[in-house]
Amino acid sequence: MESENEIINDFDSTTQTSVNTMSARVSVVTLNSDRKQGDFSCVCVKMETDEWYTDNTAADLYSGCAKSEQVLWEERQPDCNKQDAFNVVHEQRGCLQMDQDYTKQDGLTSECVKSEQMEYEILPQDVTRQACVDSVCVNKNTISNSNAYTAQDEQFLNPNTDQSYITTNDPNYVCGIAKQYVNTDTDNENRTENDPNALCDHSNAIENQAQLAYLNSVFPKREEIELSNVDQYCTRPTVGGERIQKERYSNLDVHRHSNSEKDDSEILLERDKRKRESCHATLAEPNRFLCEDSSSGVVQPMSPSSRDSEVNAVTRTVLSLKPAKIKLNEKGDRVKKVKRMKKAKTLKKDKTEYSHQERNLTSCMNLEPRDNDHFLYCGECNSEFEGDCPVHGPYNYIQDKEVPEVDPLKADHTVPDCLVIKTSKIAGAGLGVFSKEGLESRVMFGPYGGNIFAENQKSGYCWQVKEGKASHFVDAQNKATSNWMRYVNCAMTEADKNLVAFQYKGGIYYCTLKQFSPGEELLVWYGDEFAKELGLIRDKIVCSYSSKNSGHVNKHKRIHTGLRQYTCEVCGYLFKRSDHLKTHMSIHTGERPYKCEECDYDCKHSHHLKIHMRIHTGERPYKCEECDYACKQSSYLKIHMRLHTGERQYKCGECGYECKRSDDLKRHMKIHTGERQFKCGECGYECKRSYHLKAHMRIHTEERQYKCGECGYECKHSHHLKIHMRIHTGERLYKCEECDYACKQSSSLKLHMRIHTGERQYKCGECGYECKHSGNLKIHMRIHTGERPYKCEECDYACKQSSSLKIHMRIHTGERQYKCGECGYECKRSGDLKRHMRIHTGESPYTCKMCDYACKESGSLKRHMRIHTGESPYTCKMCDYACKASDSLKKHMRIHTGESPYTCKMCDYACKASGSLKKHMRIHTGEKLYKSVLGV
Ligand SMILES: C[S@@+](CC[C@H](N)C(=O)[O-])C[C@H]1O[C@@H](n2cnc3c(N)ncnc32)[C@H](O)[C@@H]1O
Repeated sequence: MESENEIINDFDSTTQTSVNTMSARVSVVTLNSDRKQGDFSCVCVKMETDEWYTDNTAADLYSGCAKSEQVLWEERQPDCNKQDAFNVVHEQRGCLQMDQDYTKQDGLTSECVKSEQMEYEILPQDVTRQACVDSVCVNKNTISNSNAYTAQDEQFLNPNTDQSYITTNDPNYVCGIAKQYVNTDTDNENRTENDPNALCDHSNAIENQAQLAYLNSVFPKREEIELSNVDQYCTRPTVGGERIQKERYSNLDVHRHSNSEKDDSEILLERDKRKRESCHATLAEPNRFLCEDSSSGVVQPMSPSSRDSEVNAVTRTVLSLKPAKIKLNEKGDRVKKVKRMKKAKTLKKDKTEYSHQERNLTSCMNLEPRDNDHFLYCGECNSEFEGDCPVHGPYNYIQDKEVPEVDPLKADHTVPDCLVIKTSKIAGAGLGVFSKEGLESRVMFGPYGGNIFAENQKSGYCWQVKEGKASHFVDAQNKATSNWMRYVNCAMTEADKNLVAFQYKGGIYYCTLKQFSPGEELLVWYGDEFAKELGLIRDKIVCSYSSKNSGHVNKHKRIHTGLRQYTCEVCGYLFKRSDHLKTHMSIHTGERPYKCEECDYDCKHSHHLKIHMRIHTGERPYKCEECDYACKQSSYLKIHMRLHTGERQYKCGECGYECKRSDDLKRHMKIHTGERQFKCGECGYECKRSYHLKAHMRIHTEERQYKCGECGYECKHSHHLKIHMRIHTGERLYKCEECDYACKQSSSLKLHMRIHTGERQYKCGECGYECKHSGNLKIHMRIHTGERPYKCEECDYACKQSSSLKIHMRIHTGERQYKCGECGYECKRSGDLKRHMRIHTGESPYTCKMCDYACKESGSLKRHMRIHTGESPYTCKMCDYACKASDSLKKHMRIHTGESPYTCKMCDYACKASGSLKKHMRIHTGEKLYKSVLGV
């Protein structure tokens, strides 16, 4: 529970700090004669804090303050047109009208806060009121005339940097004077609220008359505003002894009086916006920027009428103010310092907003000082003219697109039809502005829209506007209060800019310096300082590069500047060097300008040719220090070194796969993505690797580029040649761990392994046939289809397998390539020779498990096994005969055909069986095989 002594409220620190830093010095400006200052309720509130406000919050506070002038006018002339009234005030008083929401001021206490207690009473009030209460209106003249500042204030009175606008907290009366400084006082504890001298003490403080003189010289006097007694109304001194910086105006409604020199120097700035249409819709001549006599003040980004209509407009969001956590003792005195505020809450940012915070910018966009802000600058002549450029004539002015009064994306929506906002071609620059269909030279845009601040907002969207020695800042960070010009990026060098920025009558304008082609990005120069921060200009680098050729030096310089001025028109890629762009273009044109004179090789990059040439020269300049490895490219050596280090630096995030080469990982990732990016234009073939497609394309070309130097073997794929070469080298890399089998191809070993596993993965759907090789199943299927694709060109022979045809062909060639080294036996098949060799070795590898039978051929064992099974698979279709061997059936069939293929060469004898002929031959030879036991 809160005690009486503790007022601890949750406080929005953003606003809290603002509130706290708003000095409690209040003054009232007499705006009509029937009121005296004494009647006005001036409020001076002090809230202690140990933290200074942030720039924004100060601005917000101000924006929340001081509608009073308008309110007052309405009070006095309830029927009158508010805007007119406001204008009159402005014109007459030359006051600065701050942005304000008077609806929020309703009910604001008009009483001065005269005690700490009262101060605390105010705290919980409507937060908007709070803001108003805390705002201050101080007349500069008052300061100068009344010595209203203490000595310690001097340091805060630098008009170049610390201008502030102060608005009255009085709900009824407001008069802010431009370019004012407010001091806050740390020593407020000694003052009593009711002590009218308190402020006077405080006011006595400006001792540095030189400073004041300077102030006076910078800021015009406003004699008509009588504020000499202002201090007496300010019952509370200010806080903190710190300066207050406030947003002065929120748009570029810069209106100048030209009838006197004095007026000319005045800038009436309006902070406005509730009824604002669009400042860009208010130009007198929308499509043509008029450049007339400066004295007539023609360039008015906002016409008086529109300005009038804006008087009551509020476009800013007033941040809510909550009371600070303040501890009091029984007497109500503060006993503790307010805790440090939490970090300021900021409005939620548009996620698409380009983040400049990361850059930690400290500079802003900045122009060289101009001679005369009323003169119009011509980018072509680099001179200012009082009117149109006498050489190049008038500018063509293109105004912003009209947008609704309240539009959170006003900046995006104001872009004229001839332009478009999209991603910049400058890497990392975020969005940019591009011409849609081209633009003429001397087209003028502007003014740069945004909120106006006394200080650089360091937002990356801030232009500095200079007025003599003083300046203010137009910040376009907020899209709701800026225009499209916020998206225009900085050129890479000043020479590359195609827009010139210049200041005219307090506004920043951009003007095209050349004709734009469609799709060209608008680029302005932000000034050297900011460009340096963006890394576009670098401090001098000590570099020893030298060359007599200035072109080479210029090329080299880009290494330091990072400048990429060569743009690929096809894809927008930027290059530092024209030759790099040229090389890059071959991607789009498909051109391969670098050709090998030794072979057909061509490529897109000269260095690829250089590497390629090492194939011909045999040069392997990159050598491993650990082993004998040498290679043609440094990258190979790098990869090779991983063999020694064991390093597998590339890891797959999906499955833990690790590899030594990025390419491998890239390839691997396609497993996960399923991507097959390489497609054959001839057939539908798709694959994951370019070289697979390349190899595939040879199907269509029939090209067999790989040739064996030993025999005439040709093939389409290098790895086939590699495998083939093992025939010549006898190399059998792949070895079975179960038996002695070794082979030349990994796939053969894979198949072999099925012998051990027994796996027969290929099955015939027609007959249940199973086999270990897909090729065998394919051949088998021809039994069912009757297909005999291999045909002999010499005779009618056709067969199911290419190997059968090969063997068959030996009938025609008479070739018997397999020869027995023991007996001269020759045959056409390796299998026959193998079988034959068993005669010499006596080997009978096929043994019967039922009896002792052993034989040399598997077929013999198969036949033998039928003795045990009783199986007679060969059956005669003419009679019931059945037998165990195909030969027997063949012989039997001759009974039915009458065929007698065995004929005697000595007589006409012919028979059906070779045995019969053999017997018959003995008649002619006289051979008697069987002798009588009697010896006859
Ligand atoms: C006025 S804004 C320009 C619009 C900005 N590109 C956007 O997307 O909102 C200026 C900011 O854009 C970026 N920028 C502009 N020109 C650039 C350049 N040439 N190189 C890198 N960044 C650049 C910087 O972050 C700079 O602070």
